[in-house]
Amino acid sequence: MKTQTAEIPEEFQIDNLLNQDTYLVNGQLKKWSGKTTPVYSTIHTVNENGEYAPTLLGSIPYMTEPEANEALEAACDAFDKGKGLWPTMKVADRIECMERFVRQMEKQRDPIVKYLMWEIGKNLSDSQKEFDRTVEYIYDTIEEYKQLDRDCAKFEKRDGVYAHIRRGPLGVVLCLGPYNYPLNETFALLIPAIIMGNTTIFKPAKHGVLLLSPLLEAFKSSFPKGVVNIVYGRGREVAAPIMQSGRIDVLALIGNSKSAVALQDQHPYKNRLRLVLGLEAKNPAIVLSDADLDLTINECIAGALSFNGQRCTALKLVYVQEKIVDEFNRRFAERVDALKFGNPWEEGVQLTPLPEPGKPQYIKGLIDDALAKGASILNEKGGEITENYIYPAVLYPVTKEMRVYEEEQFGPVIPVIPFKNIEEPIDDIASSNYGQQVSLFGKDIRTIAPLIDNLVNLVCRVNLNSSCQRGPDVYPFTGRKDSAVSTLSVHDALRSFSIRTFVASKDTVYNNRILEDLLGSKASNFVSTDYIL
Ligand SMILES: O=C[C@H](O)COP(=O)(O)O
Repeated sequence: MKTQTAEIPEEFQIDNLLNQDTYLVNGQLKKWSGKTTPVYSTIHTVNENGEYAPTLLGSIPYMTEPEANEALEAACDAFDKGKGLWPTMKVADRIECMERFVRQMEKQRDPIVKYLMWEIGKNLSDSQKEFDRTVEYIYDTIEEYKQLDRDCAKFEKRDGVYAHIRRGPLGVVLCLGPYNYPLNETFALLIPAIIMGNTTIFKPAKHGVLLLSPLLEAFKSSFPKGVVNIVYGRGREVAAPIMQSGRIDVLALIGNSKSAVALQDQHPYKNRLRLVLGLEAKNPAIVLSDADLDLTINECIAGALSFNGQRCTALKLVYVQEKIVDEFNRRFAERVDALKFGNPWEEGVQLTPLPEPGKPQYIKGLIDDALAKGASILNEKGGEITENYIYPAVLYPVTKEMRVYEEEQFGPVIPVIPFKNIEEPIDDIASSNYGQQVSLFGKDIRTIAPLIDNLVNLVCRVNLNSSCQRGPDVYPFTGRKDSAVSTLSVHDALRSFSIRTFVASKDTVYNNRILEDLLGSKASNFVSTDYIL
């Protein structure tokens, strides 16, 4: 097996087609005999006609409404109006199920890392990081959940009323993950939803779907039936009927707002729907004239171009103070041209093929629009296009009339905007539709400190002399305006997927006995005083 440029090393070859011929519903791996959808890699290899073409990796079931309804029924039955086995299970037992799952998952590192590379073109070290980070996320979630449980054996009393606080599940969760982190971000939704006692229907992203196949058995054998149900297919054929049923309590999605709005609109009782959404962002870097340019350029390269800029946290606008903009541009453009493009498993590769067909042409459209409106491409290789890639272009000067100023490019193009006064980028951030993060580069505390005070009121994370990012996963991950609803992190996600309820009781002998008994037996959801009154 070889690509246009080289033989593929043995350990990274895909030997056989991975046809996902079973699907997980109601605790069973059911045989799929219907229509299937082929799954292609963006990486081109020689096909049977001797031509280089996207590599066929395997297939997934082409599901439609009947299978969507089957999964929905299974999830609703498992929740069983709050009295199902899973939502009422003891904390220690839920933890045991999750530990069983993660231990099995750890054994699947090699095939999952390999499929991350083939399916979405993520380079080897980032694919390994995605896997390891996910495993760590699950262990951290288990610890956080134990901590909530440890806080439980307490009562709070006010005005003669005891409050016996619980954190309970919300019900049935529809969970949709993104293609750029098909494992880590999907699990950042799924794992907290499950451990809090919800039941789930999960639809993997279109790219990054086969890599979940090695985990189906682990899901099946770790959780009671109906807790995890997996559907494949197009949103309008599987997710829409699920939403239209009105039986979904939580929509958990990391992706674009168009899909999020369309799905919410399908739900007949929107007010009942809890949302956990990670959406678009247009995170800017602000480079002040006293910034350390070596450090700033390193961070801006990583921030704008890790995984080819296909990250919601990527730097998507770079504001540079006029005094230093020429020097910044020259050095930045040189560095971008020095980045290595290649297949994900090749040593030192930073830029890799893009998984979305049509993405290079979309990025080219943004570049052409900017050029027509007065910008130039600063780097020599910028905008060079092949079937599955477009070399990153540094565009300057970018203005508000250009599409690349407004649209979330989610790919390799970096718009640079000069500014004189700091009010200019601040005004832009304040009037943007997004509000996830900002990177601020500079040294003078007299300028920086008031800017931070301002920026924390416009976005949710200010990165001081460093690029924007989500991790470490124990930190809150959220956004203002159209960037997010609810917060994800090891700590916050457990709250996002649960609700505080409580038993209130007055001080009588029999009430106290009942409460003592509830606490002693720890019968169901734990009692926690963490958010008391
Ligand atoms: O696509 C958005 C991701 O949450 C980015 O995560 P990251 O900053 O860890 O790459």
